[in-house]
Amino acid sequence: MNLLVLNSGSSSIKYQFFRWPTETPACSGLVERIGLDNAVVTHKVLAGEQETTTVLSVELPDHEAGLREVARLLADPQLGVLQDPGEVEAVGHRVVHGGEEFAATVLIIPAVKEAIRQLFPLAPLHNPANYRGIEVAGKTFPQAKQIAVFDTAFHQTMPEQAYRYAIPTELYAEQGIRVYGFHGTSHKYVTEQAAQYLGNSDARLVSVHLGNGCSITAVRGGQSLDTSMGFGPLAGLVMGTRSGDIDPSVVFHLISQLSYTPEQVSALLNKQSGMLALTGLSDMRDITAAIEAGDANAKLAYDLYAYRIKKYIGAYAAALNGLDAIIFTAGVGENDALVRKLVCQNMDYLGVQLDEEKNTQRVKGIREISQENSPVKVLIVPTNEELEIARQCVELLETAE
Ligand SMILES: Nc1ncnc2c1ncn2[C@@H]1O[C@H](COP(=O)(O)OP(=O)(O)O)[C@@H](O)[C@H]1O
Ligand SMILES: CC(=O)OP(=O)(O)O
Ligand SMILES: [Mg+2]
Repeated sequence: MNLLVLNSGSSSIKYQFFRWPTETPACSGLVERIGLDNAVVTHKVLAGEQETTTVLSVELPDHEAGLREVARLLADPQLGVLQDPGEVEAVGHRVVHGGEEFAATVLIIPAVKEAIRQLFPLAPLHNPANYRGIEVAGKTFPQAKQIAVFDTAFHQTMPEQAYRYAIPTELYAEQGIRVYGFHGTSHKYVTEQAAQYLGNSDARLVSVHLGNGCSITAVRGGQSLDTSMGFGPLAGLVMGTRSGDIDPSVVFHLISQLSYTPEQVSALLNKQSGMLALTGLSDMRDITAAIEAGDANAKLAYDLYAYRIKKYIGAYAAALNGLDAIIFTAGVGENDALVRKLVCQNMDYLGVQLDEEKNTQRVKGIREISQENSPVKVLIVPTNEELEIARQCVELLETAE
């Protein structure tokens, strides 16, 4: 089966094209820095053992433009893998918010699209891009089945004490106001990889996903037990442009004393906060460069970012009654040695002993960056949301047959 997977994150689009059952994609790519001055597209094609990588710099003001560029590249006579768009049989979409309605992967029918649209206000940086992705794919590959894989699905195993808010019950029962949690596809994939690597399916794991959006999840026995994002993907850790945890009193103050509208508060906390607010930059590579240039704000921002992660690790170690491993993943988690060092330092009370040298080595695949005898292992596990989405799409199509 020819299967295309589209993963729209808040700052990027990742895509993989599979000739299933081969799990190594025939073509894959990454569109980064969408909406910043120049987007970068890294497009890879695998022919036999030979991989060709093309890097393009294109102006891409938004996700829709990015998705059109991906569709163009896939069918490009020189750089593409499709003779004809009709070859794509299924398109798997990452959809960030599935709300109360979706606890599992589903075939996209008009009612599913509408439900995804209804959730725009709760995931304003994601569901609109996911929806556009479904529209662009529908037009480009009209004969393909379209499937939605939700970030929220993996967290459906959380116990009620973790997913309920202490607010009147009818707001939960009638309005679905509860913790949903996000990045579920990534947390599922990396914790499965880690459990396999450790040879312990019951390991107490804390998965730290640091991309443009960031979240942290406590996992044991393949089940999500608690997670830092909540009703929408705004709570918890400090992110590229999102504040993470903030006292709701700040929201009342902004509205009642400073005349913000609710839309302005949403834009402030989702798009103008986080690392961007503290440094003027949202891409961690740019912020690292600013630290190297002696920028004190950039240093403070890194400290604040890492301190928040450290606090959550402490909380989840308590929730899990101890830790077997901490997993770093996604763009920042996999690549940024300074963040990992700041998070792991002064955690010997928990049994976390980072090996500073291993931490800075660049090696592909899963790697262990803790000291040999560290009671808690620290792992870098590259995430692969696209492969996990592909597997779930194939499972759905096979059971539907
Ligand atoms: N080599 C690197 N060093 C530090 N940060 C990196 C590196 N590569 C990517 N990143 C950071 O990863 C983030 C994007 O991660 P990603 O998981 O692709 O995000 P998303 O899916 O949320 O769009 C950006 O902040 C980027 O700066
Ligand atoms: C849910 C979320 O924040 O996703 P991303 O990190 O891909 O933006
Ligand atoms: Mg992402």
